[in-house]
Amino acid sequence: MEKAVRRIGVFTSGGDAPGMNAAIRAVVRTSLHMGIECVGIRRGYHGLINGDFTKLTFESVSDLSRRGGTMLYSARSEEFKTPAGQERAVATCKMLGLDALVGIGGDGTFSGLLCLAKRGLSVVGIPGTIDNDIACSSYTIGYDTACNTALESIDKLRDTMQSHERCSVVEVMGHRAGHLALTVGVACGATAVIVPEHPVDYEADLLEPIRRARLAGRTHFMIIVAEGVEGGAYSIGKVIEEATALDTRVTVLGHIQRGGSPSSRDRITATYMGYEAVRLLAEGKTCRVVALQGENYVDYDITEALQMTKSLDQHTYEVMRALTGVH
Ligand SMILES: Nc1ncnc2c1ncn2[C@@H]1O[C@H](COP(=O)(O)OP(=O)(O)OP(=O)(O)O)[C@@H](O)[C@H]1O
Ligand SMILES: O=P(O)(O)OC[C@H]1O[C@](O)(CO)[C@@H](O)[C@@H]1O
Ligand SMILES: [Mg+2]
Repeated sequence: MEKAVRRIGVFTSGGDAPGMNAAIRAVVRTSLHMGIECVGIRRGYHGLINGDFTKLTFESVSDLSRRGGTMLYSARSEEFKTPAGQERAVATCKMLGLDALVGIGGDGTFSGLLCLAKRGLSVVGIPGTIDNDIACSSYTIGYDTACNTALESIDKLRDTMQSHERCSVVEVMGHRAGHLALTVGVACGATAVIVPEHPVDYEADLLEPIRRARLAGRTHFMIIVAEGVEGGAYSIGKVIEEATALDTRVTVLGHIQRGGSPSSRDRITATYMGYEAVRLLAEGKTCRVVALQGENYVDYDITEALQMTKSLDQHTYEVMRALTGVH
């Protein structure tokens, strides 16, 4: 017989991402619709360890979908990685009478959920990270908004780079992955895009595209670098200045990419994923990650999901090479 879920705890963890609030709202409203109570755990695993919670009602999540950040706050907790920290987290769940947990975050958050599943809790993860680096899902909440935010800033940079005939080197986030950099690079019409997944050949991937653009009449250049590239944007900027004598400026976009009102894609994906997470728990499932595959919402076992690897989208990479003239 299925174990009935009566009270779910929901939390956000790791780097925040636009759309996390919409996911919280969906978890709360779906739970209530199914006759399940919902408790918000604040500050991720840190809050779970310390019993930092807030009761969530239908009204408390009103007007939330359009808001950036996360109403439950987010945190990274070293203590939770220890057995003692995990025991305290389980004790909090018992004290609050939580049958199940929904964790919204990235791969680290899912590793944490797996530890709790092994300690007997029912858990489901929702991929929320601007990095889009969750292997089992073609999309993670926050990615689209982060791409748009980066693009908006890059468009502004272009204006001043054009006026001063400069070379702009822009570093975008992504942790160790280049998904964000590649998409942004293609969308902004970059002169070159440098990602950690491919070892950089300075001549072929960076300097030749700049020279070719100059020969074609261009006087300003836009180079997109993923933060995971060794040395980051500053080392790339140095290479360009030394080899070309172009007046070069480096901009690290940083945390601005994590903020802002979520795009329609992020609100909708977050809402469906929140709904799916509660549906899975209500059906008695546990240790699952909600994922998007094409147009379909599916779910994976967390252990399996964490073992999967995600490479850069090869087609997008080929398109980028074609458009920047790299052979
Ligand atoms: N191997 C692990 N075992 C137990 N808990 C973990 C593990 N890895 C991470 N966590 C917990 O999950 C939290 C969030 O992980 P992390 O900082 O890697 O962010 P994330 O969820 O991957 O999100 P993002 O990468 O988008 O910032 C950590 O602070 C820690 O408390
Ligand atoms: O907010 P923090 O702790 O500086 O973390 C930054 C990291 O988090 C992310 O924004 C999301 O994982 C990464 O792109 C970046 O490397
Ligand atoms: Mg991560």
